[in-house]
Amino acid sequence: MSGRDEIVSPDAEGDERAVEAALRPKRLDEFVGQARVREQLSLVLQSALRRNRPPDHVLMSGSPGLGKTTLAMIIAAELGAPLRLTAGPAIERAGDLAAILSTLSEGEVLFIDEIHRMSRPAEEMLYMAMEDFRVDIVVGKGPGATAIPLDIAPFTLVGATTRAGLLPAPLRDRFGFVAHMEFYDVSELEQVLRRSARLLGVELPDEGAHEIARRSRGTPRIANRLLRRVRDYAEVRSGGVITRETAADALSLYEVDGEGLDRLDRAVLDALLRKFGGGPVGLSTLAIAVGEEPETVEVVAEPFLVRQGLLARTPRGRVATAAAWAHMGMQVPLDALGRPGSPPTLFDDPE
Ligand SMILES: Nc1ncnc2c1ncn2[C@@H]1O[C@H](COP(=O)(O)OP(=O)(O)OP(=O)(O)O)[C@@H](O)[C@H]1O
Repeated sequence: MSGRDEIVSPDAEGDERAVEAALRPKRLDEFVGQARVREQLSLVLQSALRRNRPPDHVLMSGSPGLGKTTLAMIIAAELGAPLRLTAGPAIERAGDLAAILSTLSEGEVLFIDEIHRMSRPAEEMLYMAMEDFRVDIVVGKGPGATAIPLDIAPFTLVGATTRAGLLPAPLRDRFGFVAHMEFYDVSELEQVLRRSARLLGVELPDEGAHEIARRSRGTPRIANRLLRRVRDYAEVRSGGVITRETAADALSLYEVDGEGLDRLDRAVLDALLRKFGGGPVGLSTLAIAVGEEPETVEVVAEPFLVRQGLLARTPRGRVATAAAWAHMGMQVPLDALGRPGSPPTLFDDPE
C-alpha cells in the first residue's frame, strides 16, 4: 500500500477535521471528477515544470466543499513547492498581506481562501504583487508618507471564491487560469465514497455508496460527512455493513431527505412556500424568515435548490417551482383564474 493510501487510525477518527484532512486526495490523478479543470490544470502545471518557472496565478470558483482547498494543496504537491494557507477575512490590512508576501520563498504557492473577502487596501497591494512581484510598503501618514518598494520572490497565487461575481475585474483579470468547479454527479460521488471508505476501513457495498451519493448534494465534503454518520449508525445498529436500507435509515435520522435536502434547504423551501406563498420574495426577507444570514442562504442552500429545479432566482426575487411544492408534499396554490401558479405576495422586494 502506498504512503498516500494509509488507513486512518481509529485514534485519529475522533477528530472530524483530522479525518477530513486525511481523506483529501494528495495528487491530481487521485482527484475525482472535474475532468475539464483537471486536464487544464495539468497542462498549466506541466508546462511550468518544463519551463522551470512558477505557473500563472490560479483562481478557483465554486460552491463550498467542491475541493478548492484540496486542489490548492495538490497544485503545491505537483510542483514540489511549499504551500502557505490563509483566507481573505484574515487579511484586514495591507500590512497583513505584506507580512505574508515578504516571507514567501521562491516558487511558493500562496492559497487565499475566500479571496473576495479581503480588504480593499490589501487587494490593491495584491495587484502589484501578482504582476510585478513587488509591493510598495507605505511608511508614515499624510504628506510625509513614503512608499518603500520591496521585491518579493516569484510565487503562485491560488485564490478561491464562492462568489466569482464579487471579485473586482482588475483582480480577476490578473489570474492566468480560472477554474470553475462544478457540482459532482452521483457516479463521481460514488467514487469519492469508495475511496474514503477504503481509507477509513469501512465496508461499503455499491448500493450503500449509491444511496449516500445521491443524497450528497453534488458535494464531496457532504458525501464524506454523510459516510461518517452512516458508518456510526451501521456500526451500532447493523454490524457495520452499509446496505441501501442502513444508509437510507441513517440519513433520514440525520434529517437528510431522499434528494439530499438538509434541514436548512427544507427550512428555506418551507418558508418560501408557507410564509410567502411561493414568492417572489427577496433574499434578505427569506433569510430572516429562516433565521440565517443572507450569505448562508445564498451560498449554501440556494445553488443546490436552483440546481434541483426547486427554486428560481428572478429579477423580482426568489420563486418556488412546481417541483418545490411537490417535494414538500404541498398543493400548488391556484391563481384568480384557477390556474396553478403562485399568487403575488406583499414581500416582493427584489435585490
Ligand atoms: N475531487 C475530489 N475527490 C475526492 N475527494 C474530494 C474531492 N474534492 C473534495 N474532496 C473531499 O472533500 C473535502 C472538502 O474539500 P475542500 O476542503 O477542498 O473543499 P473546498 O471547496 O475548499 O471547500 P471550502 O471552500 O468550503 O473550504 C475534502 O476533505 C476532500 O477529502
